[in-house]
Amino acid sequence: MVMALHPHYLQSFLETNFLLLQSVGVLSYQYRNYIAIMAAARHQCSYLVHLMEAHFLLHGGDRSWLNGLEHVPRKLSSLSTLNKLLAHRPWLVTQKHIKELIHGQKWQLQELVQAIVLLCHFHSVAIFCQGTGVNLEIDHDEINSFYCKDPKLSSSDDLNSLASENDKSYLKFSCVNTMDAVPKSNPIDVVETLMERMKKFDEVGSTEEVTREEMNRRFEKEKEEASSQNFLPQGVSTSPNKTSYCDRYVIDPDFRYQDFAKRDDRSDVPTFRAQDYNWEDNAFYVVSNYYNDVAEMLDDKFKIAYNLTYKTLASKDNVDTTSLRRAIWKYVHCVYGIMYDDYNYDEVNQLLERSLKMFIKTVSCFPEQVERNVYDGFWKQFRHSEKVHVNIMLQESRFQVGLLYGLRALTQCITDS
Ligand SMILES: CC(C)C[C@H](N)C(=O)O
Repeated sequence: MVMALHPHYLQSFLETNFLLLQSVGVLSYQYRNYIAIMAAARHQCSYLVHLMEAHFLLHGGDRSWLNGLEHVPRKLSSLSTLNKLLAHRPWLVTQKHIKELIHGQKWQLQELVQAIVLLCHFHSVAIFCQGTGVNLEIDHDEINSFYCKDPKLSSSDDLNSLASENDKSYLKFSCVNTMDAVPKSNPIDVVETLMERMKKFDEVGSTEEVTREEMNRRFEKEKEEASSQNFLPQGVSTSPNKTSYCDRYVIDPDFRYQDFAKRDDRSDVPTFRAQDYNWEDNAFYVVSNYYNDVAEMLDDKFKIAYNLTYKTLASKDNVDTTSLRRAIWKYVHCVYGIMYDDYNYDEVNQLLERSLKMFIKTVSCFPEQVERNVYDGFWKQFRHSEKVHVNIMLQESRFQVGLLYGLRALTQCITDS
């Protein structure tokens, strides 16, 4: 229902999800569902974990596996390290991890590509759920999300009537319904300022001559800022999580994201340069070779998410938001250390206000810690559908990050052997 605020994207998402879980592929349905559980558990997304547990049982999965990793075949639990790294510190994935799986537990390349895609897909879906506050309250049959639970919105009766309509209700649940009204504007018009900056940036940005060193410096500046101590909203911390039900599906539950710019392993891992390995020219072909139909599907979904626009900005119409949306997408790659040589990171600096950057950082790096205050803390003048739109971009951009690191390691493993 939450994603249905953007029906065009929802359709592509559902088709991909179906393909990954119930259609083409060499892994059994039980394996696929269990991999999904393992991935969602890394981000403590109990909504998704329980949903996928139900799927697992529906597909004839062995109930004892739901007691945790010790109860599943070694082959499956051997994915745990890859799961942990891809979820939190994907830059640490190397060909060594891939080789261990191939030689130790006899994973075939085709199976591994499918497993990597599934892990990254479910990490990113968990990010969306946590970022929009989709959660499960067992004794509640209402929809639960930040969007649907906004105390400022109209009575929950409206919501229930939408929820209980026929199967196609999501298509009518467009971003212009009454619950998606534009909040009253502020005395200081943040939206006007943003529009001016976008305009100015579009004019100056395209003609500005910048040296390679200066471009690198701007990337480093953004990366460093994102890792400064006070760059997380109040209440969000980098210390270990509380123990949770999900722990049974993961190893080393305290393992988390570590600021890329400050990480212990800094000297060993150079900046990931997108010109050397990117989705369009590299990862896409790995997926096409080993997991055929899925590559096109993922590519379409990335494009839909990247290009999605209604040409609106809060209460304004007919606005070209390309630069703003591009900055959001690139910022996620930036906090994960992926640099685009031809991108001017000053755009990020100019267009993403601090609270939005903090939201992006929290959702894409510490999704399990997103609380209502983090969601409410940015873009107060914008519609809920625009905040959900941001979450779709975070989900897809983060998905790409995982695929890039995971499939680059796999590619190195193939070329080296
Ligand atoms: C994320 C939002 C700023 C997107 C904007 N409402 C658009 O339609 O392009």
